[in-house]
Amino acid sequence: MIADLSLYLVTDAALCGARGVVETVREAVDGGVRIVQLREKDAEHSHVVARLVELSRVIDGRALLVVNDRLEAVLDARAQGARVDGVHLGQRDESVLHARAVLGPDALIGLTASSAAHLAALHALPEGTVDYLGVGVIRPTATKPDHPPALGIEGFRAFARATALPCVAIGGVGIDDTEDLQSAGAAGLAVVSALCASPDPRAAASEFRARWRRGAVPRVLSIAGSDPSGGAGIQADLKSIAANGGYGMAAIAALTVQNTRGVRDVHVPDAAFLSAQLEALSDDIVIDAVKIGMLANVEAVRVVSAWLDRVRPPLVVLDPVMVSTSGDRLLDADAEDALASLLHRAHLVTPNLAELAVLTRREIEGWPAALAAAEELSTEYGTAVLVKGGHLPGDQAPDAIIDVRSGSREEFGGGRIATANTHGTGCSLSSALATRLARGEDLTEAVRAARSWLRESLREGGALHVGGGHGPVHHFAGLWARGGAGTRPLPEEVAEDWWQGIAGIRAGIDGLPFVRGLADGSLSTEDFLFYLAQDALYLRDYARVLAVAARLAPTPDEQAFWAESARGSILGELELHASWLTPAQGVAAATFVADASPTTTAYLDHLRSVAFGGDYPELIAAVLPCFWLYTDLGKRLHAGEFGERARDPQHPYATWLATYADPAFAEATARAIEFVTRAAAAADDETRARMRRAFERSSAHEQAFFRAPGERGGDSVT
Ligand SMILES: Nc1ncnc2c1ncn2[C@@H]1O[C@H](COP(=O)(O)OP(=O)(O)O)[C@@H](O)[C@H]1O
Ligand SMILES: Cc1ncc(COP(=O)(O)O)c(N)n1
Ligand SMILES: [Mg+2]
Repeated sequence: MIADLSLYLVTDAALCGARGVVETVREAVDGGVRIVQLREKDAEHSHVVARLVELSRVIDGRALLVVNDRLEAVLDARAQGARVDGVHLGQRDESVLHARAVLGPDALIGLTASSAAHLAALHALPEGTVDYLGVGVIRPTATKPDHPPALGIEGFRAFARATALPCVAIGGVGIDDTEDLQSAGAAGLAVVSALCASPDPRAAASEFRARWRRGAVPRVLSIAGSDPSGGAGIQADLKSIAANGGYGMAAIAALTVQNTRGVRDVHVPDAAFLSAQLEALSDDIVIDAVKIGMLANVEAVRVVSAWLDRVRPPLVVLDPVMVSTSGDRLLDADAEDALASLLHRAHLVTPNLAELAVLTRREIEGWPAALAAAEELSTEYGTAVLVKGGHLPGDQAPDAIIDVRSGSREEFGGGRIATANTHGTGCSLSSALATRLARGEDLTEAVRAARSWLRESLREGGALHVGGGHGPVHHFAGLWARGGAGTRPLPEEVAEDWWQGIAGIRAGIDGLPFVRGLADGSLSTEDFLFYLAQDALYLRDYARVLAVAARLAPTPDEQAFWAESARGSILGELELHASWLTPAQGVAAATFVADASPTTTAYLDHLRSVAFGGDYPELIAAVLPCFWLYTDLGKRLHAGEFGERARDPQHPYATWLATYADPAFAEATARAIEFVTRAAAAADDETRARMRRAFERSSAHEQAFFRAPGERGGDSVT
């Protein structure tokens, strides 16, 4: 078996202090350490054996365990039932040939190496004697006082180039060396004091692991069925993994005869053949995440279950595929219980409503019932559940994450996209999630990003013209739109640089008395009504500017979006204004009677000048801050960032605050950002610069607009 060496902990009892080695290892493995080396240079044999037994118990298969030098201890610990994967030997320790002879071909054997002479000696050994090299030291370090001269990053690079064996960098390695060592060819980082001496080994390990993941392309394996029409199953998985930034692999559990209209037949190869595929992969390739889809029958479930138990990939996403979108059975009825037994081995399960009903053995009527069932499933199996609302009746297609262990319960709202191209949505979503989680995104981030990608792919599926039934989604819609078949890099410019560029403005808005007063409810009615009256005047003309964007839009999709937003601004928003601007509020004020303040006028002048003098890309950049800043503020108010009071239903401005946090508005904002991003990607440098200026000016006007109620028509930005 190939070892995942990406984060390698070498223990040092003295550095672990009162917490002890065992507890330190437990926490470090929780945080993402993938291999542990017990290093007890001077301890008694019996002590080392006892430690290995304890460590094997706390690691519980989640990471590999080797011991420094003590070959006999491996044998004795194994005799006591411990899982010890092998030994790490120094140049002066027992010979690697002897270790291989004693431990057999499956053991993991590592060797410390630092010089050309060490490399030359390796060439004399039969292939398969040594599995990996610990190469160092990288920098001078106190944990190994007798170390050879430091190699530095360049010395490591030269060393790694000269051997085909995986090389772990060891000795004085810090987290900031991650990218340099990755590019120098390191298979992983070995750390001693950074974890053992840390007050919080879990957090320290998870930082190391996240940093490593960010710089590496995750290797994602789909174990699923084949869909020859390419929209679902492994074909969808491979596209989805690629579209989300991973390297895709596929072990085929079943073959379907299928097109967009339905499944005509299923052929399930011998389970031993599936097992052989899995073994071939784990013998050679480090697998960063596994996505499981159609397994077809009990035998396939058993093979996968046994393989997972042995290999213990760091991330398993289980899509409990039972019935296809076309209504055909993809799992034998007698395999449903077997599949449920796999749930224990999954980090995330992604059932649709029907699958959730089978797994929890209950009827599910409506979304609240689905959430309750997901809660039950999460409790029963100790796994996170993503419950999918794709099959709900009505115009909404929400999903929700429920994880009782962490207490997280998060809903992702979104309107149903009017399309017949829903074949393979579940397959695509689960693969995208496996990939994004393997890249180091947290669950919320991963779901948000995967959904936004899937929704874009759903919208564009029709353009592929594949089949007459439920067609596929367009997995590469975003990528192609942003640069033709991936020939240009995805520009993160808008979401990253532009947003970062207005950080000062955003912080300024957060500190304004109006925003603070709105959050804690202390804002005077007078100030609020002043704001509202100006906002109404603003929205009336903002809607006209959005209508110009609709007129200039290059695609029907964008045209419809801006027209819809224009309609929303003049209708939906004003409805709310009207409900506030009534005599019941103590102030008789009709919606449009106020005079526009200089601030309002200045903002509108800016928008109008872009609408009538600029072009489409510049215009949509100018209208974006009004979407984005409100959504962002709404999200943070709702999350309690400005105090708990903002979440109180008794808050005097509660109905107003609710509109800020409306998921439909957040969705519209995401699309607006996407359109601006697309336009920026396609634009030449001069246009892009104009877009950014327009965006920044609108953001400054937003700040002035929030400031104005406190200053009553005071200063403005021009
Ligand atoms: N018409 C649609 N519009 C928007 N999202 C959809 C639509 N159909 C499915 N989805 C989304 O696709 C994903 C797959 O969900 P679902 O269809 O419920 O599962 P499955 O494909 O496994 O049957 C979910 O994120 C769901 O919200
Ligand atoms: C081989 C195979 N696997 C899975 C699905 C489920 O498709 P969906 O993602 O639409 O639920 C399918 N239709 N075919
Ligand atoms: Mg579906």
